[in-house]
Amino acid sequence: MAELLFIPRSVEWNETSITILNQQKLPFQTEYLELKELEDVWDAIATLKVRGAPAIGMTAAYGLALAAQQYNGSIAEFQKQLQKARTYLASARPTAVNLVWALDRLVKSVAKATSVNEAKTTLIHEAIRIQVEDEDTCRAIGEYALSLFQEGDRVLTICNAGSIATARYGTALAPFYLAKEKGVHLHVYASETRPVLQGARLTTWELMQAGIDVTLITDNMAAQTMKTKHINAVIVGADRIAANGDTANKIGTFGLALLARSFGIPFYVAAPLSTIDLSTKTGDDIPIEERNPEEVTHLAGTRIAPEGVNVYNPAFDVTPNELITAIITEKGIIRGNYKTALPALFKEEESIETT
Ligand SMILES: CSC[C@H]1O[C@H](OP(=O)(O)O)[C@H](O)[C@@H]1O
Repeated sequence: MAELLFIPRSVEWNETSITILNQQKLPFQTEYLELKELEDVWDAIATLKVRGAPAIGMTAAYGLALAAQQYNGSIAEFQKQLQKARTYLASARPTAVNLVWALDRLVKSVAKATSVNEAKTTLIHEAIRIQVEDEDTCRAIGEYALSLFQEGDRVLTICNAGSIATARYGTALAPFYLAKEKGVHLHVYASETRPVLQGARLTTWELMQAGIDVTLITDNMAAQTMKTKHINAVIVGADRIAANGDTANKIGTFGLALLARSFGIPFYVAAPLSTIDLSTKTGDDIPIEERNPEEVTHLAGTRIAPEGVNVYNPAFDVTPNELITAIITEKGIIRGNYKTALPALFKEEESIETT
């Protein structure tokens, strides 16, 4: 049995507050924040103190459940206050569908509640279920993803789709944790991921803590790395997968998919069903968050560009489905034909073919 791995968690429910690992302080400070108010939860999500599609969903769910403990009056008035809080939290970030998925799952869980006390308890239980399910989901994604790799493979990734972006294990990083558990040696190349540096700050930190081989590169080194380091595959996370398989993920992902295609390298998306949004028909319909220009004009608080320069700062881009070799979910590996295969995942059938 391999030694116990350090696999960090990002969110914890404490009955009267939520504890999050402040991802803006990593890797040099491990700071935990206690969130008690709805506004604190909104701010934590909007300012990426907690980030990563599943982690955002879990935190928002706990935030809604926590706020609802204060709501009183009739069940009708309770539902009205709940909807208002749901809409407020959903406004924190637009792209990761897990945010609204988790909030709507909680609202639906109490749609038929007959008493306020019953509703308050149900919301807490549903939020906990989301976190518990996500850990199992991520491990399953890791098992399927690991089946695509072999001893000695070199795999490139971008951003942080790791344990701290989910309940545990991560999505794109999950196979690396499982490989370590099973004694399989894989080497990860982590792209730094300007401007917020999730790769340089978070992915390297996570993997080094677990004793997993990782090499940091800057985003503009990806082509040279694929060419000279014999990269065997690219694996990335997702923030929203449209019904046709077009996938929104961290800015820079689309470029990696184009490079992978030109180098003949498989390009994998690892994501839970909660990131697949069948109501979004294609990637053109995915809202792309544009963030504060200072993320680009400043580095670690120091200005690196002239005052007043124009800035374009999309936090995500969309990889067209035809560039995606396979989408790895907790129900199995899907290779193409996404428009048909993705809806089939939501039927109560057995896991799909994984070869
Ligand atoms: C499993 S995390 C998915 C996704 O979320 C990250 O975005 P952000 O850091 O802005 O929250 C990144 O796109 C990850 O791939």
